[in-house]
Amino acid sequence: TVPRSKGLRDAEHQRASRIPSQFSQEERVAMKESLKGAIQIPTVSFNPGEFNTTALAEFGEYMHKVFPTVFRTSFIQHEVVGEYSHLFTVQGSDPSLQPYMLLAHIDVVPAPDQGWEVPPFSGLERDGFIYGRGTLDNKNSVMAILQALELLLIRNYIPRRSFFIALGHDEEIVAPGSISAGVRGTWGSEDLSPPPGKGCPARLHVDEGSFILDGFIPSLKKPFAMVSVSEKGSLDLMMEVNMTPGHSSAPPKETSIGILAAAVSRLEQTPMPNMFGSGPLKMTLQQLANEFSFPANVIFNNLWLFWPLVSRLMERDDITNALVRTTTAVTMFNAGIKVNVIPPVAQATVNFRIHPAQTVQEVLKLAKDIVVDDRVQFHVLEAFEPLPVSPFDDQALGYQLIRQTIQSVFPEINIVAPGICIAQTDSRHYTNLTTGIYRFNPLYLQPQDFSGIHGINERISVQAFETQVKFLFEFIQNADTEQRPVSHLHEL
Ligand SMILES: CCCCCCCCCCCCCCCCCC(=O)N[C@@H](Cc1ccccc1)C(=O)O
Ligand SMILES: [Zn+2]
Ligand SMILES: [Zn+2]
Repeated sequence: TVPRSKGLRDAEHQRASRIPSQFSQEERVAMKESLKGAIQIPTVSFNPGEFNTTALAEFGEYMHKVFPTVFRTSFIQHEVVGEYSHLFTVQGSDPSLQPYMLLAHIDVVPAPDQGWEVPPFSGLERDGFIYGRGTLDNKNSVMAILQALELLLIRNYIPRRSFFIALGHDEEIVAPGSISAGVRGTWGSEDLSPPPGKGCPARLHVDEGSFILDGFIPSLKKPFAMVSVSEKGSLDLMMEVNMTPGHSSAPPKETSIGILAAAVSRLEQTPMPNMFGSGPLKMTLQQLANEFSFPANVIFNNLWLFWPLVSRLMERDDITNALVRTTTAVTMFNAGIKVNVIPPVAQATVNFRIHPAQTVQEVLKLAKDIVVDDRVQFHVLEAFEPLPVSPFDDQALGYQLIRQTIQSVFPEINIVAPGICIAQTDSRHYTNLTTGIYRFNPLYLQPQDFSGIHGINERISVQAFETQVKFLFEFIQNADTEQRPVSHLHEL
């Protein structure tokens, strides 16, 4: 293993050339205006192949306009991938250091006006917040990454460790992730292993997928940083019932709609098993145990005894329930052709988010055992297994770099814990590139903010965005450590 002192010797080098993350008032105004401009470009992706291509093309031009130094720096290569994704290769001065990758996505989910305090693509600032679709998911990261790099370059920064910035345009649709295909293109092979001379497999990813969580657990008064070292799997299951159409004046006992509605109701009324204790959650809670007030601290320090109580308590809230089980969400129901015609077909789509202790096949079998109706056909539209748990021990450079940067940018946060992302991220397309995949957005998230993600009144505070830029400004410099991969099984 790499002697720990190596990192310390390396720190001398870092201190000598460190660029302080202090920004002028003019730079701070410019960065928030750049984010507003990004929000005003409606880069909506609807379904596979259905994008606002005009907006995506405009966004590409917009990046050139607001980050000119990034685009004219000789050691930065920019490639457009899949027409609207962007891959930046920032060549470091020390090619022996394994590169890393920063991921974010340009596309956003649709945002109908109703319910929004301001129009969702206005980027208006109110009471210190910038409102708009994409302010949390995920244009804040797109702009913060490029903004941090722009500010570093203006200050004559030259990285030692190479890194990639992969900005996808189709994260919000069920797609193979064009940008990951682009990374394959850059490295010239399906398995993402680079051809000779193209550098090493990326050591780590930092993607969306978790935050500094504030107020998600009632008895935990202090916010804590959860770095997602895994993410749940998913199963998009379309259930279908076909029947002979006919005149509705002489209907059968059950129509296709009635049969399918009953099947869907059984699924909703029969939650998947509580898997508390098998997965990263237990590690998260054990790290947090002493942050709870009495008697919660006793409970979380003795999960061997109190786990049944804790697992039941976590079921009460939708978000923490998503941590302890595979969730079932009936998200689409289509049926019927006319009010006086017996419907020939009824279709319902269920979105399962699979707990790491289960597999796609297990969930599919459980669903069939719950439905128990031969008239219901099952069609798997898309499925991803839960992702492997990335290393987070002392030698896991990626995790330690994130932890180190959190502690320097957020000194008030005294707990950094590994956890799991309850949603999917583009990083699921990179599992054969590295096992050092981490998901963390360096900003506070409270439960009410979560409802803005894919919901209404999505917003980010000006202060939070500035701090996100500061985090990336520090992270890129922290990543310039000499620490090399250690002989771990998980290292490629
Ligand atoms: C110990 C207590 C911990 C409390 C945990 C609180 C968790 C708070 C929620 C944090 C998760 C936020 C996730 C943000 C990233 C969402 C990314 C996204 O929207 N991904 C899409 C990808 C997708 C999947 C399928 C079709 C199209 C797109 C998603 O729906 O997951
Ligand atoms: Zn996202
Ligand atoms: Zn999203």
